[in-house]
Amino acid sequence: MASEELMQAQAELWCLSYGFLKPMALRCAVKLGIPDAIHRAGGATTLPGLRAALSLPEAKQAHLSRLMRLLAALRIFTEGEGGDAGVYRLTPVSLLLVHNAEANGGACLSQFATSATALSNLSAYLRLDEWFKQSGEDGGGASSAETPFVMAYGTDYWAADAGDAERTARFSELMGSDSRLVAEVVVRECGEVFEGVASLVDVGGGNGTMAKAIAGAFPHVRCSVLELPRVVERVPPGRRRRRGVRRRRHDGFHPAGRCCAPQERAP
Ligand SMILES: C[S@@+](CC[C@H](N)C(=O)[O-])C[C@H]1O[C@@H](n2cnc3c(N)ncnc32)[C@H](O)[C@@H]1O
Repeated sequence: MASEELMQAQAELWCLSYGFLKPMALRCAVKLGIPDAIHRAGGATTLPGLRAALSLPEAKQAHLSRLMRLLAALRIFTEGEGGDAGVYRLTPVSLLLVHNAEANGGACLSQFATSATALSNLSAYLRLDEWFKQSGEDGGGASSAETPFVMAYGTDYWAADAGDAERTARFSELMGSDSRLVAEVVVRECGEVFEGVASLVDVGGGNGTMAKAIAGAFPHVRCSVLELPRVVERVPPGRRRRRGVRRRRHDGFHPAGRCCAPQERAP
């Protein structure tokens, strides 16, 4: 390899190896409440302003500066735009992390970001190589090798929530927030998709946010949501049967769409 190519390859490898710092920085920003703090400050603030708003120790100022530089490089915030050196502003990405921001119609994806980057997810991915080597016949039989998550926790992603009502509720809520955001665009921009459609089933449709939005905007479409019983149970009864929306209890669903034996499998 020529020197230039060698150095380029080495730089790319470093970037890939430390790429995990990007979601970690995002998670840290959400956990510290940085998007909310900038929003409360009117959409723009300086490093000392941020440190004060977050009540961080002065000794952490230099570290906060590094974190903000990384987040600005990732376009989660901007810094110095319009000649305002040292001023951090929200971007469309970080606006999605603000609680109760009017611009997002109240949808906030901060819980989505922290859930996706949670240790429970990461520890399963860290075992991907082990999972590839597993034959599936040793240990607990074929199901033990179904996914790295099963290998790490002995149960699949959806069944892991089964005994934890709070986690189930949190997941439905965070997915619902994401769907609310998408539903607005679907309803506004994709009307022609629903022309001639008499009914639809949202498989794994969570708390029914998307189905409700579709049924509300296109009353000729009869919408059903197919979900796990524990998710359906958490939806207040009055909201289960809105006009045009039926919700079905369900014990299992084959990836191809056929009902299968009662067990919790990803749709
Ligand atoms: C990625 S989430 C999608 C959430 C949904 N689109 C929303 O707007 O909230 C996948 C959903 O599939 C559901 N699910 C998992 N296994 C299922 C099964 N066997 N039958 C029906 N739903 C299932 C989960 O409970 C979860 O809500």
